[in-house]
Amino acid sequence: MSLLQLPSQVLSRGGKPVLTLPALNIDAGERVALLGHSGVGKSTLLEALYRLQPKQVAWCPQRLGLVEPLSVYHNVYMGRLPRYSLLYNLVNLVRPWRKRQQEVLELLTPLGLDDKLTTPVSQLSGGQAQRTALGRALYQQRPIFLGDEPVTGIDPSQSRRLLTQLLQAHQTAVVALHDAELALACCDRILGLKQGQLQFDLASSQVTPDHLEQLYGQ
Ligand SMILES: Nc1ncnc2c1ncn2[C@@H]1O[C@H](COP(=O)(O)OP(=O)(O)OP(=O)(O)O)[C@@H](O)[C@H]1O
Repeated sequence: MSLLQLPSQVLSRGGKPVLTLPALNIDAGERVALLGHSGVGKSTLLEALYRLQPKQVAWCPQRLGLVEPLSVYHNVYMGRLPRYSLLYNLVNLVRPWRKRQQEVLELLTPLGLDDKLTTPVSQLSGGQAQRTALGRALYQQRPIFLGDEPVTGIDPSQSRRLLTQLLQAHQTAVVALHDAELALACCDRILGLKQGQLQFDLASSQVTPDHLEQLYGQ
């Protein structure tokens, strides 16, 4: 079943054409990786997919959008702001609800952030801030995960485990990745972008070293 249907089009950024794409369908249950050089348009494509179904998407952009003076707890809680009333959210800002704090704490434990619940994001390392943003996306409990380099900046020994956890927590996922090996290990479909075009759209099992060399070569 097709979940995200992007018609054939030219995607632009800042008024300039970036990517010329054929029609793209993302089916329910797929784990898709976007690969290609920096600046090729991976974020632009992710944003176009996000606009199709914003309410179904746990969105993890490259610029994390965390509120630095607020705690890790409050930043993760923000994933569910639209679910609760304004009053409930305001009370939570001053005196966090115990039930919500417990939920967030359970979610932070596998992310290695359980001791940072009350720490302001401004006092976190880059990798810890990245994992806070992943926690916020997971807390949304939405069926589609769209992540822009969601594990970049995270210790390589943890990045594969965290990406796997993210993919398992969502029915369908599209992630922009810089690490082709990680993409092939964790995703079942790879979209290779080069010079403003979709160079290939293949099952991971069909991607060869030649495909990757052509994608990343000059
Ligand atoms: N706000 C903007 N205004 C104008 N051009 C932009 C803007 N943001 C990005 N671009 C340009 O659009 C193109 C595609 O950018 P995009 O961020 O989608 O690439 P990307 O593949 O995600 O890059 P990276 O891997 O570095 O994150 C790039 O050439 C970039 O310079």
